[in-house]
Amino acid sequence: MKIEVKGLTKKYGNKHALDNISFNLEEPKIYGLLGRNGAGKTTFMEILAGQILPSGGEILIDGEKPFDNRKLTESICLIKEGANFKQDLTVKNVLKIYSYFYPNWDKSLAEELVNEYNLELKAKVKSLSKGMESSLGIIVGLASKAPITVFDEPYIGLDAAARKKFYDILLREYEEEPRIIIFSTHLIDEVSLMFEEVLIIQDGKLALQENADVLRSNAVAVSGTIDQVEHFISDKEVIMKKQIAGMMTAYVFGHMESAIETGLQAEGVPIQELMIYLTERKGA
Ligand SMILES: Nc1ncnc2c1ncn2[C@@H]1O[C@H](COP(=O)(O)OP(=O)(O)OP(=O)(O)O)[C@@H](O)[C@H]1O
Repeated sequence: MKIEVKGLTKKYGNKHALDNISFNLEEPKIYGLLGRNGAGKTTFMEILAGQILPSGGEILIDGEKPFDNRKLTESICLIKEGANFKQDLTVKNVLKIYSYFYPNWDKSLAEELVNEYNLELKAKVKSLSKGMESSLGIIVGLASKAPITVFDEPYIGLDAAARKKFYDILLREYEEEPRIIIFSTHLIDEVSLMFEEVLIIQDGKLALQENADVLRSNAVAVSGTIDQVEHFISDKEVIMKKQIAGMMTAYVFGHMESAIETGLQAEGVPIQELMIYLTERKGA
């Protein structure tokens, strides 16, 4: 499916939650949607999922607007941070309702995940712990097999092992059946390696849209004596630098080859460092 975002604007009173943003998502990929608190990510995802209307501009999905468009919304699954399900429903009923709604629903995957996350089918949503409720969201998101699946911080209360399970199954399912997956998170260090393309929203505007490999190859971690490194980085944008025992390591925008030519030790910058820097820099 193709997502076209054209001059999208959402105002709450005088505040622009989204301010005239435009971009396209055309390929099945795992997209990382990043940005500081209040940047406008959730607002974008809610408009995409047809849950709210923009104040201006539009999102077109295969040429159609998602709001009030049942045919389209059954191709989109948005799992939010919480409050995804009615509190009085049982786990079994939640799964049943979504299985009717999503035409590609994968019943056996839902069953596998219910076992993996030890969910009791008869339990009511209101009796679940925060982490269990998040796992139910993850199950619905994955089993929906919606061509556009959107996760907005879907794992509140989930421990590290349960999150890892989610990432592993998400990747496995994505490899079997590529689709557009949009993932918004503040736990960048945990998931950045999954991202194929990164979008950064800042103050309602699109600050960056870039292939994750290109981002990676445009930054280099250099190490050497303080003088050597300071000299190398003097004309570059520095992401981070640290000194230990007369040696310095710096992360900068630049290419590996030029660092190696100057005799410095050079390697890739961990992508999470890069993204944390980019989201913070744009917010500065
Ligand atoms: N229903 C609403 N009424 C008023 N203002 C709102 C509403 N929803 C969002 N906003 C405002 O719009 C801006 C963008 O909010 P949004 O929730 O989209 O940000 P976000 O990037 O998802 O943030 P976070 O990472 O903290 O979840 C914020 O300033 C927020 O206060």
